[in-house]
Formats: sequence, C-alpha cells, structure tokens
Amino acid sequence: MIRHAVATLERFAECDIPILIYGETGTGKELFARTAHYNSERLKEPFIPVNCGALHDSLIESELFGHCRGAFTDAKRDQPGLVALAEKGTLFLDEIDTLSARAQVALLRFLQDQQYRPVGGANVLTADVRVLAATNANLDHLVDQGLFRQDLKFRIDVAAIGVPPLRNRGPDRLLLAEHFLKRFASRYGKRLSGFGSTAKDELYAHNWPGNVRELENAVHRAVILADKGKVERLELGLEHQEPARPNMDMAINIVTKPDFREGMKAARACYLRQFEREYLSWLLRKTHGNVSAAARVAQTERRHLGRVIKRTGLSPDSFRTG
Ligand SMILES: Nc1ncnc2c1ncn2[C@@H]1O[C@H](COP(=O)(O)OP(=O)(O)OP(=O)(O)O)[C@@H](O)[C@H]1O
Repeated sequence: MIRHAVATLERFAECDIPILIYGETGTGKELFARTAHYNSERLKEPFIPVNCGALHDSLIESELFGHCRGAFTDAKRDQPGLVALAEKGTLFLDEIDTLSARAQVALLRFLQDQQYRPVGGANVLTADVRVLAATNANLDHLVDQGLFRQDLKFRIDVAAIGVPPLRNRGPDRLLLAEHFLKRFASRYGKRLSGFGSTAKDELYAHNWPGNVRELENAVHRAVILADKGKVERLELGLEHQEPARPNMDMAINIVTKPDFREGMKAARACYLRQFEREYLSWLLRKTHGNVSAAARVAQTERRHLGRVIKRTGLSPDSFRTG
C-alpha cells in the first residue's frame, strides 16, 4: 500500500498539479509533500509549509497574501505573505480541513486565477505557486455537512494520495524503527545493535494511533533509556501510551448498582470523562500540543480548553514535536 502511494506520488510530483494528501495524523503527509516538491521542477525554489490549524482567522488573509503599511494598527511596514514567499515554489497547506469559512473563500479566490491583493493594497498581484494540501479528515463528509466548500475541494483535489496508517504497513514498522534507532543512537553516541525479540513483538502488536511520529518518539525515548546491546520492549514504553478505552467492566458494575438511575448517571459521567480524555489527546496530537491552535480547532476559548485539559491531567508539552 505504501509502495503504491509512493509510486503514485512520483507520477503526480513531476506534473505541476495540486495534490491532496490524506491520512491519519503522523503518517508522513508533510514528508510526502516535501518529496513531491523535491521531485518537481520547482525543487530549487522555496517549499513553504503552512499549518492551517494554527492560522488566526482574523489574520489569515494577511498571513497568506501579506499586507501593506498602514493596513491595520500594527502594520508598520509592507509585509509579504506566505504566497509571495513561495513564489515559483510550493505552498503546502497542512490540515486544510481546519480553515474557517472565511479563509476558504480567500484561498478559493486565489486558486481560481493565482491572483491576490495584499491586505490594504491597491494592486492585484500574480503568484506562480504550486499548492499541495493535506488533511486527516474526510473532506467529502465535511462537504456534506456544509463545513468545507465543494468548489475548494475540487480545486485542491486534482490528484489525491492516501498515506496508510502505520499499523497497516507490515514490515515497514521494523524498518522505520531501525532507521530511527540508528539516527538517535548516533546522536547520543550509544552502541545499540537493534531490537530484541520482545521489542519486535511490541512493534508489530501496537496499534500506533500516532503513526510514524509516535514510533519516532518511542524509539527516541528507548535510545535514551537503553545503555547498550539490544533495545527491549520495556524501553519502548508503549503500554503506557495506549489511548484510554471505555472500560466496559467498570461501566457495567456502575449500571448494575441497585439504584438504576444513579447507576446510569455514574456510567454517563464515566463515559464522558473517557471521551473527554480521548478527544483531548486527539486534539493535542493534531495541534502538536499547541493549546491555542487546539482551541481554534475545537472552536472554543483557549482559557476554557486549558482548564479542561488541566482537569484531565493531560500535559500539552508531551504532545510537542521537534
Ligand atoms: N518514511 C519516513 N521516514 C522517516 N521519517 C518519517 C517517515 N514518515 C514520517 N516520518 C516522520 O514522522 C513524523 C511525522 O511526519 P509528518 O509530519 O510528515 O506527518 P503528518 O502526516 O504530516 O502529520 P500531521 O497530520 O500530524 O501534520 C516526522 O518527524 C517525519 O519526519
């Protein structure tokens, strides 16, 4: 499956068309986008990644298209936008599903004729930019729900590539793990000779909800913990990373309390807490631990979200990458 995706990517990369890369978080969509750029005629020109989930809605046009001096209070000088920075190169719009309705309109206008006007400017400028986009959402569902513009989807989805989740990548899991082991062992000057059998079993058994990013982090941690010889299962520390699953036994115990209504109330609270934790883990993974970006995706206030995260005991820092 991954080989098919890579072969398709190579074909699409050389034609100057928009590509939509979809797949779960951490599967390597940005790496695919970079590969498309470096396999195209634009390879010597800039590759500009943009995390749409982190763009502030009120500033999105200025971020993308730049602004002129005096356009708003803080605009002390002309400032080029990301589109201008990507001139002749590639603009990579990650998490395109998180764009607000207003941002979708602005982007669509640009994609229709590659023309734009910086905020507060009088002149219409033209940009020669290839647009690649990525999403871990089902855009068709979002279109059906009225959350994503169909015309915008048609513009960005000229060619689509699905990156498979790590749990479906067979022996790739071990190959990737060995690649990361070599990289981190050399970074920390450790003499490690690979994975022991318990670690290999774990690499295959684990579900990898965070995909390659989770694998990279697990191997990184294991290399720090291991001294020499082979890395074993305990050092990977994966059992502690499984997302919380609804605990049926606990719920059934609660529901079968003598007072049925009380039992149901307690069961609801128990499920709600589990849902809250799973949802927030997903949200923080998606936004790499950036609480402001998470609040924008969840369409809630940052302060409120911060309080809820604190209550669940999750640490945004543990979701940060890089
Ligand atoms: N084939 C690979 N070889 C080496 N590293 C990889 C590979 N695929 C992914 N990675 C690494 O995994 C991490 C996640 O990859 P990337 O950021 O491209 O994922 P993504 O799908 O764009 O994630 P998100 O949806 O959360 O933005 C990065 O550190 C990347 O370098």
